Amino acid sequence: MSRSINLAVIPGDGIGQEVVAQGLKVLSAVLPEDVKLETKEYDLGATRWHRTGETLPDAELEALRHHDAILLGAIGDPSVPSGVLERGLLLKLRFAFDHYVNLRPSKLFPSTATPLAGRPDIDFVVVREGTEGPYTGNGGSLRTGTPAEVATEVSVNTAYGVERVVRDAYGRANSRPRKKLTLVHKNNVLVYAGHMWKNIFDKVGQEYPEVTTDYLHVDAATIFFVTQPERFDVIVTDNLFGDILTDLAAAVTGGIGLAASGNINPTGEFPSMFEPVHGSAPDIAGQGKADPTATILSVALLLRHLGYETEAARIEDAVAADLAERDGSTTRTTDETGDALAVRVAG
Ligand SMILES: NC(=O)c1ccc[n+]([C@@H]2O[C@H](COP(=O)([O-])OP(=O)(O)OC[C@H]3O[C@@H](n4cnc5c(N)ncnc54)[C@H](O)[C@@H]3O)[C@@H](O)[C@H]2O)c1
Ligand SMILES: CC(C)[C@H](C(=O)O)[C@@H](O)C(=O)O
Ligand SMILES: [Mg+2]
Repeated sequence: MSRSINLAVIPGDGIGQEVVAQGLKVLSAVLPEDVKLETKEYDLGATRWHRTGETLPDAELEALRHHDAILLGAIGDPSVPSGVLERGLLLKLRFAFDHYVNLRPSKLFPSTATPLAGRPDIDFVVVREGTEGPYTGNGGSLRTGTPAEVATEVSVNTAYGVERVVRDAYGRANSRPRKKLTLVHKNNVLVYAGHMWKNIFDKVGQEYPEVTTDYLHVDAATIFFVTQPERFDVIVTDNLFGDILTDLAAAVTGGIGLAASGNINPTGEFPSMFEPVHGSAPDIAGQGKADPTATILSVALLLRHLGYETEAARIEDAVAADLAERDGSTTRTTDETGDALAVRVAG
């Protein structure tokens, strides 16, 4: 039976363009010959906005919906007012395609540099809620720009939205050897949302007697990410806490250039979207300095999501082997890292 992948590609802004090219290079190299890869690139991001004023028109949203998956580089540019592309393009996609599981694995590969002493064994996954919290845009400003301005940004948490992501996290914890799930929130202060999260977490936990659970306030969690990251297996948390924690997780596992993510629509009704955790990095864009590994590992998540487990594992093994041989004293270009990984996965 012939197989095919119909992939939407949104390179986006800054280093997004550079790293996506390497992700596609490795994807083409890893796929067996009987898998037909079709890609369609979407011109979305800062350049498009400057040209037409559009972020994500309905026609493109509709077209994107019919792909098997989406590979995205990064969105955001200093020439565009902050939030225009982030909300109008990236978050619009996550919301429209109901990406309620924002999956962000963190693994410290052997020999990768970490700022942590003692080289702890880090291998956890953050299940970040992807469609609610303070990200919904439920806010406003009164008397804008005056000394009497009032601004709100309301965190929206629905029992439906919390339960489905918590359930997903329990399922993931249950399928991992350590079977441990940590809820991170701030229910000592956010007593409405925090208590709802905790109540739902405890309720769903009764269906998973083999999963060990614990709870941490988000501020304490940042301590343990640095002092005891090995204590974590699966973490479930809200949209904003998950955003912040996963940049920290990247920093302790070799840097933001290695951190991959998947915006998953578990029901399969909409395409899931895979992207590095990092942004468009305007400070290094166009210099060939960006590490494409995060995007390449995101391609591995994409392949696993579509059922190509062998190919996903080949990419992860290639990254592990490549990291073991990377010489910290010489810096490779974005293209050279992509080439090296493409050769490894093909070989
Ligand atoms: N998913 C996304 O598209 C996404 C994610 C985060 C930020 N952003 C946007 O990106 C823009 C820049 O944001 P920021 O500076 O806060 O975060 P950033 O992740 O772009 O950059 C933070 C730091 O990490 C470095 N860095 C990032 N990716 C790297 C890579 N692959 N290799 C080497 N170094 C890398 C950058 O050079 C910078 O010093 C903003 O417009 C922001 O909104 C988009
Ligand atoms: C750019 C921004 C909207 C985005 C987020 O906050 O989710 C980014 O920081 C990320 O981590 O993917
Ligand atoms: Mg972020």
